Amino acid sequence: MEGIMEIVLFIGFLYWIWPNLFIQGASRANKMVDIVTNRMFDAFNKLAPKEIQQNDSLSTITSLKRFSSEQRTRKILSREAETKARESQLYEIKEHLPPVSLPKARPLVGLTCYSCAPVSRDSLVNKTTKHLGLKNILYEYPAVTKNGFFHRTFAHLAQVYEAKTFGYKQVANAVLQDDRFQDAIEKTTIQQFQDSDNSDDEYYMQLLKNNERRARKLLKDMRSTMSDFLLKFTSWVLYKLLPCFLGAVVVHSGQIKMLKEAGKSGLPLIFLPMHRSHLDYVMISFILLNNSIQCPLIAAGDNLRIPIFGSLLRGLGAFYIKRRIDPVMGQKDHVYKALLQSYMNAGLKAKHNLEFFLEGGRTRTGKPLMPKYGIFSIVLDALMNGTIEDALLVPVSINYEKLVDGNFIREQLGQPKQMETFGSAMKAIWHVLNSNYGMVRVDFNQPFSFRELVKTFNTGKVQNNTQSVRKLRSNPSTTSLYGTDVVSDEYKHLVEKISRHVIYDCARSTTIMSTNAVAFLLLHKFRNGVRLEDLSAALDELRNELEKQQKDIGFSGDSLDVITYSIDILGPGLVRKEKVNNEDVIKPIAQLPNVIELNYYSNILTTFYALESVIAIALDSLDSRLGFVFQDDLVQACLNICDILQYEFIFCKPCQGLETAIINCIEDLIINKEIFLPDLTNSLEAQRGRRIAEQLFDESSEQHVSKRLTINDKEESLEYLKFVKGLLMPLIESYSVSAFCLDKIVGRPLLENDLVREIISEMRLQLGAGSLVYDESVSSDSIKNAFKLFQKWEILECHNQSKLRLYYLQEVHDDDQSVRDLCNKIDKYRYGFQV
Ligand SMILES: O=P(O)(O)OC[C@H](O)CO
Repeated sequence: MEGIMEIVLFIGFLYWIWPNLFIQGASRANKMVDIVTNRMFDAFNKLAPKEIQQNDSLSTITSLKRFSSEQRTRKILSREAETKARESQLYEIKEHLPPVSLPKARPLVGLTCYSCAPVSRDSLVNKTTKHLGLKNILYEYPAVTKNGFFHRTFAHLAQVYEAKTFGYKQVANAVLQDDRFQDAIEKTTIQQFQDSDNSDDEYYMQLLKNNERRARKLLKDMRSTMSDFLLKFTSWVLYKLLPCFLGAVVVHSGQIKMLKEAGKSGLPLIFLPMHRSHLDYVMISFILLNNSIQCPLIAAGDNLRIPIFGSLLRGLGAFYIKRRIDPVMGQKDHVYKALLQSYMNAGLKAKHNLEFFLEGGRTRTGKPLMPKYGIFSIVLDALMNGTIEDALLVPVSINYEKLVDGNFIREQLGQPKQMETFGSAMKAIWHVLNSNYGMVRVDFNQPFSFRELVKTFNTGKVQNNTQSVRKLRSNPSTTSLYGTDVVSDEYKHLVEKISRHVIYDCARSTTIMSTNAVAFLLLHKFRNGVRLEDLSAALDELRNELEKQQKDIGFSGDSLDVITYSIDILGPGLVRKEKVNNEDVIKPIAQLPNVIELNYYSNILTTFYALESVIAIALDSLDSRLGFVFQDDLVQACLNICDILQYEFIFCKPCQGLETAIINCIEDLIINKEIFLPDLTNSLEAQRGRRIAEQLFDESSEQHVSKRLTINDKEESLEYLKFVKGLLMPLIESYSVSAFCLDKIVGRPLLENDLVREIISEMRLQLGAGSLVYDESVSSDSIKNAFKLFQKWEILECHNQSKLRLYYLQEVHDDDQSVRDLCNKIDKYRYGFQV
C-alpha cells in the first residue's frame, strides 16, 4: 500500500484542480455547464459503442471526437468565435451519420510471419476477427453489461468497477528467497573478502550484511506494486483526462478479440511495444484493463522513478531497471543481474504478463530503433530453462498524430537529454491538457508462440524440461544496454533474430496517421510548397498505393479535409498555409531546427520505402549512360548501402535474405511501378546475344551474364526515382560528413559529445555553403549510428569510462589517407556516378 495513498490524493487533487483552476477565460458558471454537459455526453457515449464499432474512417471518428472537442472549445471561446472555429474544423465539414450497414473491413495488420510461426499464424484469427472494425476506446465501455440509471449516468465509474479484477500478486518476497539471488550475494561477498587483506570472520559477516542491505535496497527500488485498485482508479481518471487532449484512441476490435482469446490460454502474454512516448505504457494498460485483459508488469527505465509519478507507475505495474550498466563495473554487479533475472522469473512464475520495450528508449527520429537484447534474453532464458513452458509474444505498434512528449529537436542538435523530474512532468501535463494531440492508434499484432518461433530459428533445439537450466549460465563477457545478457552465446542469435523480427513486424504494421502522410509528402515531394489541390491529389495517390500494399491508414474522408485537419495538428511551426495569387499554398518549414520535428512524422512512412530508396541511390551510383544497368551491379551497390545504413533500418525479416528482399523490390519496381522496362532478356534475340556472350567466356569459369535492367525514361519514372532517392539521402549525407570529420581525431582522441558537436557545426557550415542539401541530415542519432558503423568496420574505437565515451582511430587507420578512403566509400552514394 506504500505510496498508493499519496498517488490517490495527488490524482484526486489533479482532477479537482484542473477543471476548477486551470481553464482560463471561462466563467465559473460556464464551467459548471461544462461539467454537466460532460456528464450528458458521458451518458450519451454510453449508448454509442455500436456506432463507434462501425467507425472505420476519420470522418466518423472525428464526428465522435466532436463531443470532446466541443467541450474544450466551449470552455475557451465565445459563441461567435466558436461558430467560426467550428467552421474550420474537419469534423464539421465531414459531419455525417455513422454508416448503418456493416463496417467496411479494415486490413487486420500485424499477422504473424507465416514462414516463422505457421501454427500461431493460423490460431486466434478467423473470418469474423478479420471483419471487425475500429473503435474509439475513449467512448467504449466493454465491461458494462447493464443499462440501468447508475450505469448510464456514471458510465466511467461503472466501466472501471465492472472491469475484471485480477488480484495481482507481489513477487518481491519470492525474490528474496530465490537461490540465484542469494547465491549472487554470497559470491559477491566471498569475492570482496578474498580481494581484501582482512581475513577476520567478523569482517566477512560485515561484508555479507552490507551486501544483503544493498540487495534489499535494489529490490525495493526495482519492485512493482501493481494493484487492481490503482489501475482502475487511474483508468477512471484517464477516461476523464484523455478526451481533454486526444480526439480518439483507436484500436482494432479484431485485435482485441485475439488478445482476449490469447489471455485464456493460460500462457503469459509478453507485450513488446514500439516506444514512441511516455504515454505508451499508460495507453496499453488502459486498453487492456478496460477490456478485462490482465495488465502486465512493465520494465520501465529508472529515469522515470521520480517523486509521485514514479510511485504511480509502480502501482500501475512498472518495475524499474537500470538504463545503462557500466560495461566494466556493471558486469561485475552480479547482485543486480541476479536480482533482475529473479524478479522477472518470479513474475512469470506468478503468472504475470510482462511488457518491455525492445528498443530501450523512445525513438528520437520516428524510425524504429535497433533492439536492445538484455531484457529479452532473460525471457528467452526463462523459456529455455523451463521456468515457463511457453509464452505468447505480442508485438504492439503505437502511433500518435502528434506526440504528447513534444519533440526531440534539442537532442538531435547535440544537446544532452533533459532528465525527467517531478517539476518537468507537472509542466508537461499542464501543457498537454491544454493542447490538441489528435488521435492515437494502438495495434496489437497477432500473439504468437515464443516456443514455436524459437524452434523455427533453432531447428528444434528448445528443451522441454528444466535440465537445460543448468546448461545456461550468465556470460560475464557480454553486456547490453537496458539490462543484462543472461543467455549463453549459443542462444544469442535467437535473441537477436526474434527481437529484430518483432521490430520489423511492428514497423510494418504501424498505422499511418494523417500527419505522417502530409509531412512525408511535403518534405519529400513538395519541399518548396504546393497548391492545396495538388497536395490533395498526391495524398489520394499515396493512399491508393498504401491500400494496395495492405497498409492500414489511420484516417479517411476527403483528402482536402484530411490535409486541413493535419496542418492544424502539426501546427504553424511545421507547416504553413499561405495565399499566393488567391490560391491556398501549403509550405513545410523545411529548415533547421523545425525540420527535425517534421521529419520525425514523415519517417514513419520513410521506413516503408527504405529499400526502394536504397535501390534509387544505388542506381544513381552506377554508370547508366547507356540507359541500363546490370542487376548484379545494382544488387551489390544496394547491399553496400544497406551495410552503411545497418544501424538505421532493419531492411528485411531475419527469416528472409537481404539479397532476396532487394531482388523482390526490384521486381516490384518493374511490375508495379514501371521504373525498369520489362525484362527482354528472354526474347529470342536476347537469348542469342547471351549465347554469343557465353561463348566468348571460358565456360569452365562459370561466368554468367547478369540480367539487364533498362531504366524507363518516362518523366514519371524518373520523378519517382528522384523522390524515393531523396528519402534516405539525408542519412547518407549525415554519414558522409561524420566520416569527413574523423580527420579531427587523427592523432588525438575526442569525447563523443565534442565530436558530435564538431560534426554538427561542420554540417551547418556545409548547409550554409549549399553542399549539404537536406537540413534534416543534422541529426545526432545518425551521427552516433555512423560511429557504431565505423567501429564495426574497425576504423574507430571507443573507450567507455564513467558514462563518458572517448573516440579514437584504430592504429592502422590513424592517418588522413584512411579517413579519405572512408569518405570515398560513402561519398560514392552521396554524389552519385561521376565520369
Ligand atoms: O526515451 P527515454 O530515453 O527518455 O527513455 C524512456 C523510458 O525510460 C523508457 O522506459
